[in-house]
Amino acid sequence: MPVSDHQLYDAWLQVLSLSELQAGQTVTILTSSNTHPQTLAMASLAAQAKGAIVNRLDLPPVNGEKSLTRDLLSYFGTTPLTGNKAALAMLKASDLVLDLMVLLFSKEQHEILAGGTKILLAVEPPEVLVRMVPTTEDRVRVLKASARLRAAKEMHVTSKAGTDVRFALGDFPILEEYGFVDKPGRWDHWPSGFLATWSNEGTAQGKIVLDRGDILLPQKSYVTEPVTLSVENGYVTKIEGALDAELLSEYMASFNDPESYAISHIGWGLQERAHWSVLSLYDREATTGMDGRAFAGNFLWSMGPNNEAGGKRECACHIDIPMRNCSVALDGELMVQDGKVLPVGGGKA
Ligand SMILES: O=c1ccc(O)c[nH]1
Repeated sequence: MPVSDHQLYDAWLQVLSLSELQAGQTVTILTSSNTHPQTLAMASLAAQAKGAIVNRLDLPPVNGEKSLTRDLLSYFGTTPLTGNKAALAMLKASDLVLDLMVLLFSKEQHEILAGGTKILLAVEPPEVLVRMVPTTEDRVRVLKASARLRAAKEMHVTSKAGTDVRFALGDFPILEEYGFVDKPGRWDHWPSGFLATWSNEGTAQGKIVLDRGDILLPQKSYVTEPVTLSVENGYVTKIEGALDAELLSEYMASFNDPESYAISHIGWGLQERAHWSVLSLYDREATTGMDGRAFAGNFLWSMGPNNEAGGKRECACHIDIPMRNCSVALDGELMVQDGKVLPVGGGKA
């Protein structure tokens, strides 16, 4: 249900303070036809209250005629910034970009970050933003887990449903999502509260079995019968199961791109204020499914682009799959056991 302007304004003030926005700095609010009016209005008011110079850059949507879904986090490659020198110049000249449009997985995003500009993505509904307004505790929790992941050479994920998959680690950076941008050149997503990395190219091996209730994004569905995905040399080579498997397979095949099946980011959820069940309570198009990506104890893995991590793969198809009841071990040390987050350093596999 809705939140008041005052609640959302306060949440924006908190996020901008955590993002260390200084008076006199330049903020550009990036919008498109999907931007929520209350989010835009309160972001602008809060940034002005912080004494920033506030601009708005509104860009027309793209890819609508190519994508089979309206989900904002499903179809990548070109963005409204592609070839748009004037818009890129404005964003690169800004200290902070509030992305209410979605630039994720785009080379333009990297170009903007490279110059020290911060980018904060915020496209979930206002009540979800307020429910998961970021805190310094979120950052502490994510950074503590991130230090452990950074040191790891292998991630081994298992589940009673039959998942048994290994990923070699070390070639890619850690994706630390705690919901605010406290350093120059940082990107983050509000709401979040999870971490990930990318497996070394070509190393993912094994089997991932989606059990009843595991989530497919952008499908925004809970699988009802097991889906078995074979993983060989860094790619999903087979998708077996009933209707869920067929729907996922046909959607991915529509991109006609073998790179869509590459394993992308892998990690786990740490956000106690995110809930697995939320997706069942919203219309499919009402959210991008961040509760699913962030709920504490999930194993979140994905297929598709890895340019986010400096990789070469910019494919358009992006699938995120948060799973319940998995055990995630780093070099034999359990981080998550049967879907429950262990204190870092808390359990031997
Ligand atoms: O915040 C996000 C959202 C989607 C994704 O794939 C990664 N991080």
